[in-house]
Amino acid sequence: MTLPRTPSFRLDGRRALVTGASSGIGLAAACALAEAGAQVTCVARRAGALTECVEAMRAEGWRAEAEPADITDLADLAALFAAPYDVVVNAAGLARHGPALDTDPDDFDAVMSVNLRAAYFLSQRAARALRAAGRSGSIIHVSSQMGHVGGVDRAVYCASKHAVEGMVKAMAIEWGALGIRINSLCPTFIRTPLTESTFADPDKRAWLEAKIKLGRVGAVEDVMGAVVYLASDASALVTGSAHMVDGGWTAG
Ligand SMILES: NC(=O)C1=CN([C@@H]2O[C@H](COP(=O)(O)OP(=O)(O)OC[C@H]3O[C@@H](n4cnc5c(N)ncnc54)[C@H](OP(=O)(O)O)[C@@H]3O)[C@@H](O)[C@H]2O)C=CC1
Ligand SMILES: O=C(CO)[C@@H](O)[C@H](O)[C@@H](O)C(=O)O
Repeated sequence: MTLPRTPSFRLDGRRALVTGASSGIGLAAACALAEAGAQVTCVARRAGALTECVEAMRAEGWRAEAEPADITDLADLAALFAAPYDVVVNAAGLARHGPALDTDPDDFDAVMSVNLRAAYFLSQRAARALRAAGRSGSIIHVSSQMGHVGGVDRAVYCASKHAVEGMVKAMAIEWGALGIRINSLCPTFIRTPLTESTFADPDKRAWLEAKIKLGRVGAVEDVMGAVVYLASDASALVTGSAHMVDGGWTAG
């Protein structure tokens, strides 16, 4: 009798690219992939911060390199995807919060430019490079639970993340035949520089702690297992899906 074996969660021999790798969730994603055996290209705009992260990763014995780039710049995207990546994690993102009645168009454009437009064309360039090489691959967008529910003072951010969710589904349908998987990962509130001001406000802190059914806010380590799963053969039949790492927030 031949028993089934769990497909491998290892990523040895795979090339991965992670955006937003100089901070928070992107850095954790880069570490998770490197720890699982991938060679990781780390992308963010600030070269100094990025280099510091890559040096710390190398000190662990992991394979990583820094590639400073602005993902809103199509020329930078073309250079990044001159060669294909087996795994792409897009964790670059930003937020501008405030009442929808007062949203400044410049804030709207800034958020959409990184969270949606760059995510769209990064996916396109990643998939084109894979198709040209005749290779399969896995693209993972760090979206948010706010891609599934609304949040007070977060209309622009929620709009950008809901759009990412739609984009992932549509691209998954088109690219399945190419063997290119694309999924989203949707965290709840995780302690990073992005959420510092939210956590510092006692009212907001009480609001989000009440909404997270598991009773605590997230740490970057909470997303690392899901990143490795979505990147690896363990999720070979998974595409067009949203993976909630939200402590039960969106369950009701
Ligand atoms: N923290 C949280 O609670 C949650 C976060 N998310 C999402 O996760 C993602 C990461 O968030 P988090 O780690 O908290 O945020 P951080 O602010 O800690 O990190 C953001 C990263 O994105 C990079 N970045 C921003 N703009 C660009 C750009 N134009 N080109 C390249 N890199 C860029 C930044 O580096 P640099 O400035 O050097 O470019 C930095 O590395 C975001 O998409 C966010 O919406 C989702 C749910 C929860
Ligand atoms: O997506 C998030 C939580 O689900 C976070 O990024 C927050 O929206 C963050 O931008 C904040 O509100 O502080």
